[in-house]
Amino acid sequence: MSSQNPPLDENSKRQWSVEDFEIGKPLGRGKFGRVYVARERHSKYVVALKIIFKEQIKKHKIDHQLMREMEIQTNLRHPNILRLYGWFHDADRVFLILEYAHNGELYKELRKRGHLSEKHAATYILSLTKALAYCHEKHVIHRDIKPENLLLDHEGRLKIADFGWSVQSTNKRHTMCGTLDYLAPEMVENKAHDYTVDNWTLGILCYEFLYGVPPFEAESQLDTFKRIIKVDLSFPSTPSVSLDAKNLISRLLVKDSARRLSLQKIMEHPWIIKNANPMALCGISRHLGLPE
Ligand SMILES: CCc1cccc(CC)c1NC(=O)n1cc2c(c1)/C(=N\C(=O)c1ccc(N3CCN(C)CC3)cc1)N=N2
Repeated sequence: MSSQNPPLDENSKRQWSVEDFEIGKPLGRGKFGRVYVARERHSKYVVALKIIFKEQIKKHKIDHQLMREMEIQTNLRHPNILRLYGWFHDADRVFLILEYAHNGELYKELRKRGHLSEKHAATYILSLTKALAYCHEKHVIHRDIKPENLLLDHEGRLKIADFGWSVQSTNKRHTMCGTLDYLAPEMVENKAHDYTVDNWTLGILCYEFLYGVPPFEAESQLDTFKRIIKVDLSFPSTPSVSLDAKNLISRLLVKDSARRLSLQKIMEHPWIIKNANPMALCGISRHLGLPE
């Protein structure tokens, strides 16, 4: 698969159609449509084809939201953000040509392993932090980051895959539709929020990577809501987690959004410096024989 300048690059400005692709197995399905592995016939380039039914778009009135998200996604270019190469439509469907992440969903790896090592967790948090810093530079916030929206490419590199609109595939955790676990206090209290909500979410994800569950998980949404606004944070004694990791989490899960650690400070935090694999960003870790 030629990686340099993929033929799908929109510079070719060509009009794609479904005949250009051999469609393979479904990767997941949701309310609005499905995602399939697909291969562009001429270049043999493997992609993920997200197919959304127009009548579903009309029914759920998501056309503006979908267009805005596609506009954003097309212009984001970062090693840790899943590419949207282009899109096309036919009489009754809209097709999104997405980068294919060969190793699937990060949350399945998290469920399988129970929790991640500090090196894996720190590497993913660093990748997410750099992707978010890039998004904030482009004035894109609140990427609705949760494990269900994170994918892994063939080199185990993290890719943020969400469009901010939900194709809630049924094989995801049912608590996902509407879960509060990842939302900052100002979000759940419906107050004005700014890009520091993403800093809060990084704290949630860091905790979940290391302990296997989000910090404010509770039986009911109401209990989760109460724990979030109280910042009712506690660290279980097992698995054993370093003080540095707990320090970073405690400096992100702060109610006053102005006091949360900045993205730049996260990148310079001792736990990140000590544990993150810096090569994971450009995905040459495997070739250099660095620990995965
Ligand atoms: C499923 C549709 C959906 C609904 C809601 C949100 C999202 C974004 C994550 C998505 N996915 C989406 O847009 N996706 C865009 C994508 C995409 C999903 C994807 N890959 C996979 O889904 C995938 C899953 C399992 C996989 N395995 C290979 C190794 N095996 C051992 C295990 C399985 C390999 C690839 N690549 N681009």
